[in-house]
Amino acid sequence: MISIRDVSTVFTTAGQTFTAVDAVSLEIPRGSIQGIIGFSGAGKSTLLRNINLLERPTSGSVVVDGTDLTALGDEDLRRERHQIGMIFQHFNLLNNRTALQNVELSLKFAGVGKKDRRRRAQEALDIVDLADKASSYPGRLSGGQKQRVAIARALATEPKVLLCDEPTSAVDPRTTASVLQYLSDINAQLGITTVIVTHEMNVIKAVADNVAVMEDGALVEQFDLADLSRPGFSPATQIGRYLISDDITLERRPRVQQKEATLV
Ligand SMILES: Nc1ncnc2c1ncn2[C@@H]1O[C@H](COP(=O)(O)OP(=O)(O)OP(=O)(O)O)[C@@H](O)[C@H]1O
Repeated sequence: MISIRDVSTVFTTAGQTFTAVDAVSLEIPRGSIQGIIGFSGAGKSTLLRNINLLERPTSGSVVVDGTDLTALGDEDLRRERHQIGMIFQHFNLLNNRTALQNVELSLKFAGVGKKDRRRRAQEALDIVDLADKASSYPGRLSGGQKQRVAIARALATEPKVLLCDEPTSAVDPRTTASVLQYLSDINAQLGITTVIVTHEMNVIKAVADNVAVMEDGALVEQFDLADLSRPGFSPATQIGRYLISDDITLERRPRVQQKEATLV
């Protein structure tokens, strides 16, 4: 469970203050996929980065499975962050390292010994069906393959939360479906609580259980995706209503109980 409690993030630039996230409270159930949508500049990415304190909120708290991250000192926060994987629109891979080395690096930062690093990195690449690309450099991989390496890198430390910032914005529609299928399967099989920020409505419709709509830094609407098929239900916001068109069809797998879920 992720509890975002009254979180605000205020940026100060050249003496001017700007509230990017405005008193947002949101409860994200353990093992669910939470979508966050909104127009450009609504504060989605900032809120996502607030969850792992990549962007420390100006006020409010973020509690992940009972641990208040905002109350931790640097050392404890570093340790907790290994429980929270993140993937980005532009993959953020190191181009001078192979796929395997990219994944190994996150394990190194998490303090995993050299021998286990290699094995766990290989297993993580296996989950995204890229074992055969272990020795390829990112320059030799397609966009979808790069994002799958990034997913493997995020998964290798066995996180309980996966944060996804526009995970499919830089890939074509067919690759989008494949990346989403991996995210959906991983969520179903490993029970990882997943938060996806996107401006692509079809992404939310394909994978999310719940959706939160942001406008001007504030959370203005929340509903379950299942509500969309309820007779008479219509989202209150314009962006919420955009969800009623466009589709990607995925094979959604039934969830395993989280306590039974293991990665490696
Ligand atoms: N480090 C920063 N310093 C100053 N302003 C910032 C900073 N980061 C974000 N902002 C501003 O905060 C607002 C929200 O940005 P954010 O990236 O969270 O929005 P978003 O909803 O993710 O937008 P997009 O969909 O375009 O990525 C924007 O107006 C942005 O310019």
